[in-house]
Amino acid sequence: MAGEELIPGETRDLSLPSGQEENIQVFVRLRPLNDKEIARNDVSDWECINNNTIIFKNTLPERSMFPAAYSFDRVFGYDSPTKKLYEEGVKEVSLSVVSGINSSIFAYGQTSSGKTYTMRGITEYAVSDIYNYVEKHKEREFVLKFSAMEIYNESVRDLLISDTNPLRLLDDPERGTVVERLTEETLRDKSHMEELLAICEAQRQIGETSLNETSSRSHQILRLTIESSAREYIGADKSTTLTATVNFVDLAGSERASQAVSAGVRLKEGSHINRSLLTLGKVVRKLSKGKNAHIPYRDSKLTRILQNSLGGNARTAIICTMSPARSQIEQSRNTLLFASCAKEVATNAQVNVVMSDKALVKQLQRELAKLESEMKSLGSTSGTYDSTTLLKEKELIIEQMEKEIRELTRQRDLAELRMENLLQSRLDEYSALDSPDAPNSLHAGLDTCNKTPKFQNSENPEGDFVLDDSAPNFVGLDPCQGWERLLKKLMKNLRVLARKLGAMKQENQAINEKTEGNVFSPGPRVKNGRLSETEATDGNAVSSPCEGVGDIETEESSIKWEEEANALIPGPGEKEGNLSMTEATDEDALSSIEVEESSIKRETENDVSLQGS
Ligand SMILES: Nc1ncnc2c1ncn2[C@@H]1O[C@H](COP(=O)(O)OP(=O)(O)OP(=O)(O)O)[C@@H](O)[C@H]1O
Repeated sequence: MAGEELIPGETRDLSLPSGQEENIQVFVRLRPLNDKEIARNDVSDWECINNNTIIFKNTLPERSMFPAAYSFDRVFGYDSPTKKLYEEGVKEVSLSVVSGINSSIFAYGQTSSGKTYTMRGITEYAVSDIYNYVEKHKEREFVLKFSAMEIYNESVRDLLISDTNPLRLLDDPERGTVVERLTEETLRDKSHMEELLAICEAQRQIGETSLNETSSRSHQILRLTIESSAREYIGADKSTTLTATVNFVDLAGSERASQAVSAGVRLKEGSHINRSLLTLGKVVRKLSKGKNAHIPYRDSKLTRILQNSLGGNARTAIICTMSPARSQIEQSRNTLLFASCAKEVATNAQVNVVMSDKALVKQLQRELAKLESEMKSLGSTSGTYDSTTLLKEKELIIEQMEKEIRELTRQRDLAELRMENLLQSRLDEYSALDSPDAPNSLHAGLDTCNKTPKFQNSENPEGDFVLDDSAPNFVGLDPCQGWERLLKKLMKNLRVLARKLGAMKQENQAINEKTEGNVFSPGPRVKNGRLSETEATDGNAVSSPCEGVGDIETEESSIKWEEEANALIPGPGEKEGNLSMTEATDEDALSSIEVEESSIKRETENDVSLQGS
């Protein structure tokens, strides 16, 4: 068989693109000028210049607004036989059906452009190749079923029986749109299929128009379903069946009523044909822009029945047939416009595997187990990740707070020192009042107290004075009062900070304990319950913080900080020197937090060492 190499082997079949997007393949076929066209001296305006491009040869100025060249998967000139179009074009898509992949071959084009002529040949070659494949694959059991319908004046008709009653369309949740009571013949052999094809041809609505003596007045859909199972496993637990359908769709031709000189029945047919082709064009146009928009499949029976072939679970090829005649230029351009949109449409073909009940149960059990284990591992991974990240963030804050406490402690010590010095100098001045040059000494002492600061931050007047040897500008206050207030504030900040630190360390311990349950091996990067500076900035250092020693030390260091902070601060109502200290209220705590934040910010901005002051 010529197509043998193109039909994938049994093993490869199952690994064919499952759920993979693929654009509709579009082919253009140009027929030769027909007798009528030649008789009226029509000229051929189109030419296939290579395998992919068709050009409009006429260079009349009024035609320049249209593109002169169009490219597709393949183009076939007037001298290309149908066999070539089949072999080099649609064969691969049509034979996907033997591998369990749905496929559809459409012929689209204006009336008399060669659709029926083309589809007849394509169907014949494909059926022949399918039977050859079946013959060569004795290890599988094949069941072929055939059905055929036409959509005539928007009614669906069974082409395998003489009953002309219209068939209803039903929506099946699994199979999509289903034609109710459509005959499905199980094929005995190839000749049986050929007989049925002949019946369809005889049943199809044909009418004579001025453009085509035997114009197809309906859309015809020939449907071949192929099921296959490996003989070895038939009846066994492992038994699975591949099942897919190939549609051969010969659309009715678009026509202009004036050109087709239509009247009466033909006019009515023409309007139905044009309307459903219009919907097909709309569906294809919308699909070509993406599947997010509403796709009006339900606006015609044709698009409803072929929904899967248009953007669904199928591989699709469209053959656009064209007359080369200048008189048909408008229709030919419309065909090429449709073809250009169609090539942008993607479908999503899958291998359709039907399992035996036993195999299905086993498969479902396997999938369930897999999902359960995935969920478990996902749960533990995300839990570990979240708590580790949280822990890392909190550790950084703790480090920052510890730094801030050290900073505040130094500021407090310095402020105390400066105040002691100030008080001492005042005592000295008072004791010097007895001396003969008392007034001068007093002035000198007061000058020292009120010395203008060398550095003053207007937004934060007390902010940086401790960093130099100047006196701060305590606006409206006696310097001693100013120092007293400042010391109070520093101590309050220290106390709030120490409390927050303790709370944060407790939270971290709780996270550690929670994480411990999820992590099997403690990460080596965590020391003493805290990430080291380099580790903390290492984005990859997400490891387990669960080390017993670290937990204890965290707790201990937290208690230590709290004790230290409390030692710095006199209790409620206690007096320390002349500073009256009270417990910080919630409001105080809030303002302290603000102070803390601005302090941290300040520290980042000015990395100033107190050692030098
Ligand atoms: N590639 C071709 N080579 C030779 N003859 C062709 C070719 N294509 C079509 N023809 C002839 O042109 C005529 C019209 O073709 P056909 O009936 O297939 O057109 P159609 O597109 O199906 O028209 P309609 O939409 O009206 O049914 C037929 O006589 C057919 O034999």
